[in-house]
Amino acid sequence: MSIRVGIVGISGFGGGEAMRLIAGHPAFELVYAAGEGSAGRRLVELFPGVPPRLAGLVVQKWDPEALPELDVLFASLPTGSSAEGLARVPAGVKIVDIGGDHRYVDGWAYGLADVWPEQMAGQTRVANPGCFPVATLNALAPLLAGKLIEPGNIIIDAKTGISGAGRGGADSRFSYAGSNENLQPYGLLKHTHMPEMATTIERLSGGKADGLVFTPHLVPMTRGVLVTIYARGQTTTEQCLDTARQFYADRAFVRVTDQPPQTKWATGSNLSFVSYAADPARDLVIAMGVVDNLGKGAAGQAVQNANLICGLPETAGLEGAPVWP
Ligand SMILES: NC(=O)C1=CN([C@@H]2O[C@H](COP(=O)(O)OP(=O)(O)OC[C@H]3O[C@@H](n4cnc5c(N)ncnc54)[C@H](OP(=O)(O)O)[C@@H]3O)[C@@H](O)[C@H]2O)C=CC1
Ligand SMILES: CC(=O)N[C@@H](CCC(=O)OP(=O)(O)O)C(=O)O
Repeated sequence: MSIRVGIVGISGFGGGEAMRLIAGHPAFELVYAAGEGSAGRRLVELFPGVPPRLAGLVVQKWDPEALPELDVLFASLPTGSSAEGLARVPAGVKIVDIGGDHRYVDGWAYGLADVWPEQMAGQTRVANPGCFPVATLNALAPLLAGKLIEPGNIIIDAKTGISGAGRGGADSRFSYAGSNENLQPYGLLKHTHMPEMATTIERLSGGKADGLVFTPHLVPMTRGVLVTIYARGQTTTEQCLDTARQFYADRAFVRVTDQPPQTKWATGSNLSFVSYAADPARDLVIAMGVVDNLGKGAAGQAVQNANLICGLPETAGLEGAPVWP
């Protein structure tokens, strides 16, 4: 069976990773690529290592009225740039939006695929979670659903590789000289990912996510997100690990580890690692989560969601092991 897919934003980091995954997918056939500045270029010019059967595909100027026959469209456009165009895509084309325009927007399912896979079946519009939210929420979901922690006053300390900022952008923070041998906090108090994290914490717990704190830091590495989360709860490390192992028992992509996870464990994969340390005497739970920001944080989860909405095994095209070292 061949499912015809397209990618708009293919020249970017998220779109390029989607291209890489689709190139190795057993059912998806890439028939359409689109963008803005890269329009007119062949894929081999953007990605010299692309498989020969895709090399000659020419990037089209993004125009939702000029789509070929498509089953699924992956959108990987700058947040703020996808809503208007995607609203004009014919209803018969399923969409997975990797950007941030449709998270918790009416008519769009929030694609936290490892937590609510059954809710993806039958959807035609899926909003992929952000990279920090998926690392965070996959770690917190078992504890919130199992009432092991309080939903209020959660503190998330996050680290991200530079590719999280995308390929574009002239900001010198993301240049080699600006990022190498350097650590930079940013987005304090008001990062755009806070609303989707708060909403999902409330969905999972049934309580209020008041007092949420989230501080990301840029780290001089290419890929990877690590979140270290502090919460209140009267539980033990073993209870947290057991609860998470049960919660994710049937899930293909979440690994519960008794060692603190490392970003390289996930590189190039759709895996999500979670671990915990808890001290009931201090009413303290530390939850940790790791993803590849371009894998589970973007294109990997987008392909997982596309598999789910197309009725394929959710692991199709995503079974490769991470890159190591
Ligand atoms: N990088 C990451 O780790 C993650 C990114 N995301 C989200 O995914 C989205 C894409 O991010 P990322 O790949 O990093 O960004 P990049 O800057 O690397 O790529 C942006 C892409 O958007 C295209 N584009 C920009 N403006 C237009 C336009 N007006 N019309 C058509 N295409 C356009 C560019 O095409 P062209 O070159 O042809 O102009 C390019 O392919 C963003 O919303 C981002 O927040 C989500 C999770 C993680
Ligand atoms: C390093 C860096 O800048 N990372 C981005 C995260 C990318 C992402 O997930 O963004 P969307 O919500 O727009 O999809 C950020 O902090 O905004």
